[in-house]
Amino acid sequence: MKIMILGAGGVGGYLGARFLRAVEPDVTLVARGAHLDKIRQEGLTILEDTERYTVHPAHATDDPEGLGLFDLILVTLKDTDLDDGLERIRNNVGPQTVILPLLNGVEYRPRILKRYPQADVLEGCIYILSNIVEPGVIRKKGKIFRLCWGKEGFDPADYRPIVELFDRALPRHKPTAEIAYEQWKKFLFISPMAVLTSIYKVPMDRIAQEHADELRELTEEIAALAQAKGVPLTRQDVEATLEQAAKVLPGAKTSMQLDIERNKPAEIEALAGYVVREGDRLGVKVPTMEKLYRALRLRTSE
Ligand SMILES: NC(=O)C1=CN([C@@H]2O[C@H](COP(=O)(O)OP(=O)(O)OC[C@H]3O[C@@H](n4cnc5c(N)ncnc54)[C@H](OP(=O)(O)O)[C@@H]3O)[C@@H](O)[C@H]2O)C=CC1
Ligand SMILES: CC(C)(CO)C(=O)C(=O)O
Repeated sequence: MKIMILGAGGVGGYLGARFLRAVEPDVTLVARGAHLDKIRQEGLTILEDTERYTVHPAHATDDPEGLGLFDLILVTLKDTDLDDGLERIRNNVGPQTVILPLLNGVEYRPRILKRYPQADVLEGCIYILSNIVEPGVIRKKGKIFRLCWGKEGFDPADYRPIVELFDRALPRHKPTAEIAYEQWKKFLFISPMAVLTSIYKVPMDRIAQEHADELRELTEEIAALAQAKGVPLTRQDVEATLEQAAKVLPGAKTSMQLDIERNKPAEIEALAGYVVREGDRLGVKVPTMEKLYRALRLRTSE
């Protein structure tokens, strides 16, 4: 299988390395800048638990144009880079190409299908703590790993080679036709956490301890929005998410918080602005998110 990782950073680089270790040699890593240079010179190094391993992709590039059609493209860019990144793969997408976006946020499938209607575009989400710590080096923290993927009406039997690859290469994954529910469940966790960790500049465990009221308000607002969109998130999902928030790895930060700390473009629109706009469109009140979204916008434009 010919695989491309579009955005071989914390998430994508880790997944690409797992595929390469599972003896899937045809993996192309798309990255840029010093990180790409290092991958080309020395390979991509992963630090995981007490292990350190280095993999060498078939290709490492910032311009996949000449590499032909791919069977599977994992999109692991930040939302802020998505349009530019998608433009770069225009010569790599054919009718047999499966595109799996794993960005935080919801509703990537329609956005990608609009550009590549010929492709088989899925939806996905991932729970992982994994970041570039220096060019060419990714650290995956803790045991957390869960990847859900699929689409409505999806039958995993139609995707045997991908299921087999993921079975071999990943700690765990869930192919599912209930992907909207899984994605919104992840959104229920990450949208409030990303917003609150970025506003209060403390790790996730302290948000659960010190800002429990706002965490609950945001989580309930998002559950109400999901319900208005026909996604069956329940009161139990809200409570389970809040319990999960109370048990996160101490000191762990969200990827949006890290981006803001590093003065990088942050996924504010995908994780907060989206909730405000959809709330407005569907008549769902999201006052806490509105207030914090405004504060985040102000803070990042300073
Ligand atoms: N990190 C985490 O633990 C988790 C992240 N997520 C989500 O996963 C997605 C990816 O996040 P993450 O892995 O942290 O992001 P990273 O920034 O670590 O990785 C993305 C990589 O893609 C590169 N890139 C961006 N645009 C291009 C381009 N046009 N051409 C080539 N390379 C490009 C980036 O380069 P550059 O650095 O120069 O921008 C970066 O190396 C986000 O939606 C995030 O919210 C979800 C779960 C956990
Ligand atoms: C909270 C976490 C680490 C969970 O996967 C995440 O999705 C992020 O920081 O973007």
